[in-house]
Amino acid sequence: MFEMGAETMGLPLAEKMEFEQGDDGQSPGYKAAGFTMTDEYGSLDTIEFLNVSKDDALAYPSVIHRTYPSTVNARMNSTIKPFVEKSLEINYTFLSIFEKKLALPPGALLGRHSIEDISGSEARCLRSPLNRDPQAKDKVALGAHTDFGSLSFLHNRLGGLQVFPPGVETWQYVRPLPGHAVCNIGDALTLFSGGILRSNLHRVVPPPSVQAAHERYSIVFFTRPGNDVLLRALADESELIKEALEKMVPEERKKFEPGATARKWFTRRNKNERTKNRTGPETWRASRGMEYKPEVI
Ligand SMILES: O=C(O)CCC(=O)C(=O)O
Ligand SMILES: [Fe+2]
Repeated sequence: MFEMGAETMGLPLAEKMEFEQGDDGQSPGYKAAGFTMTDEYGSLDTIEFLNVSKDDALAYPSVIHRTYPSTVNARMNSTIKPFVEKSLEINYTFLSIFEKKLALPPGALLGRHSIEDISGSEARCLRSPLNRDPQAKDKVALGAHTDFGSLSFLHNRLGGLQVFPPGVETWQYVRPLPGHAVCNIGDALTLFSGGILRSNLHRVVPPPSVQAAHERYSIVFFTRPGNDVLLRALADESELIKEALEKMVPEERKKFEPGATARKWFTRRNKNERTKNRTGPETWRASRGMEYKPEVI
């Protein structure tokens, strides 16, 4: 996957731009550096990435959402499809454990992430450019966000990922460990679990210290619910989730009934992060998820 990423990012920009995501909130495809905002002031990101939809990878050579660069097609069957299948298998294991821990009936989460359902699930390769400008070391490369879906499975080799866990006052680096992956909970699982599972705020900054001399690549798989799945707390399927909601003040509880399908939630977030769609601070605010903390950004 890292080889595929390096080859794809190494293509001329004009060629990558033929596969650009577009400004209407669609996720599959290429996102050039600067095409999303990192804060409400409209600061630009410095990361480029390519998303390959799980539906396109599994159906290849049939096209479900869109087509991809030749470097992706060349590895679709040998590398990307097995990566998607393995990532799904691992994330399904997590989901079945969460079903038990949340006192949900078997299938309550798994059934909402069926492999057959058309969804926003996708593999992503990201590249941060090498930047020797000393000013660049403080520049946010990918703005603070919570992931949109249920589970993200992230492979990093250099530092730069930072998290803002509850109970701390500053961003914390996540040190990459050989043979390990980072697993993030996203908004959909926060919603399904009535807030028992929390989607963590994270961002990417340039690699720290001597690591800044290297180009940073990362690979992620995002497991997201089927497009038509309604995002809501599953209080009618679990006493535990029902109790969690009952403890909330009405304003907080309302956040767990956003009245959006998975597709609507992701489209809103993607679309309002795009630089071209900015009308003012309200655009970026409209892109926010379940852990929106304006004071830390
Ligand atoms: O590159 C990373 O370490 C994190 C990327 C990320 O958070 C994302 O793509 O959602
Ligand atoms: Fe993320």
